[in-house]
Amino acid sequence: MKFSERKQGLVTDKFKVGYGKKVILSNVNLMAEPGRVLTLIGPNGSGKSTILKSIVKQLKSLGGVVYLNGKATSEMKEAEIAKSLSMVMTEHIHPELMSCRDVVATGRYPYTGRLGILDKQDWKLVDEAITMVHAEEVAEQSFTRISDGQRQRVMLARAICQDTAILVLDEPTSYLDIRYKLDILNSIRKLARERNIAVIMSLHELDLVQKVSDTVACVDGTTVSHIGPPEEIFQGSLVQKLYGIEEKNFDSMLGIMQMPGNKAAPNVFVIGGGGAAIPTYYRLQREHIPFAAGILFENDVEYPVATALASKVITAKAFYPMEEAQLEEAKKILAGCETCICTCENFGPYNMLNKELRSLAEEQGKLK
Ligand SMILES: Nc1ncnc2c1ncn2[C@@H]1O[C@H](COP(=O)(O)OP(=O)(O)OP(=O)(O)O)[C@@H](O)[C@H]1O
Repeated sequence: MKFSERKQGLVTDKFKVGYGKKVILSNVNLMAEPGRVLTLIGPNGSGKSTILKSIVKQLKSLGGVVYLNGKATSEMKEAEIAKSLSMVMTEHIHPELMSCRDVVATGRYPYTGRLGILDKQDWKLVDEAITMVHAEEVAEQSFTRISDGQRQRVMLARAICQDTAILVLDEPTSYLDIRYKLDILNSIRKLARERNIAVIMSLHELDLVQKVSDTVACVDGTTVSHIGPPEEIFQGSLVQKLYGIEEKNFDSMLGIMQMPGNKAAPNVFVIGGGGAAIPTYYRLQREHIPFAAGILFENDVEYPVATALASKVITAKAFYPMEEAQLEEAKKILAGCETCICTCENFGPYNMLNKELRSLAEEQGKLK
């Protein structure tokens, strides 16, 4: 079957988007399938919102086709599109004198008559959606007098009760605190899983992208440069290249960002292991103190942090005993350091050389 002829979900085929006559991105080929979450990632200004706004026809298409359940949206009336596609945008709407519940209820308008009168079933869906995003406490409050995060949840409820097969969300978590970020992303997964909804959204939190997305599309300012499952996209240095950052400043596997450390000759030697030294690495990084770390197994949980922040890491091969040569290297570096911090309390048979290093630092009066 041809990519664009899939009957369910949303497909963009050689889609061209931009503002006025100016094309910003071209050859955008995306597919949002029922029950799956497609996430757009990319740096600020790369075109994620432009794509999403063009999909929902807030912006005029500059070429190509968007298929909605197999039918080109260019051939569909707005009301027909609204029954299949709902959108949550970051832009604030400011309806005067409306309660949050009333705002959510506008999501039912595609199904009501011209007067916009909701029946019992409509209100049931409105209240279910409010419950789903945990916005009960603000339901009766004025929409203009709630916080950004509350507003974001209310707008999601509005899209949910529109009860469409496809849900488009532009940065649905941008204003939310950590609890609600998790909560909303959980709800989004639930909508995909339980209601078989096709979700297409943009997200900045790369650690969460990996957890919530079935497919990730990289938007690079001219097109969608890569598309694939998170395990493929968050591999190697693809994400770092997309955002124009150094490889070591983002741990793709964990989705963790690292601020650059001071890479001058080390003043401090940190003996760590098992994650215990991570707070020390961060403190030294904040204080701009160059440090060495070791002897660390390359599969140690703190190894990626150490490699990002330390000016020198003495590394032992994973699943192999530490070697004398590594100890000798560590001793040389320790000789040039003023102090040594040891966060390791228990020395097992596989890090006896670190114990030796610690004793040496103690003898030299360097141990803090
Ligand atoms: N109304 C507009 N008219 C003309 N150009 C615009 C308009 N809005 C955005 N742009 C430009 O379009 C490009 C893509 O912007 P867009 O908002 O799609 O990026 P984004 O990936 O969503 O960014 P962010 O992560 O910052 O939200 C940018 O260069 C931006 O300056």
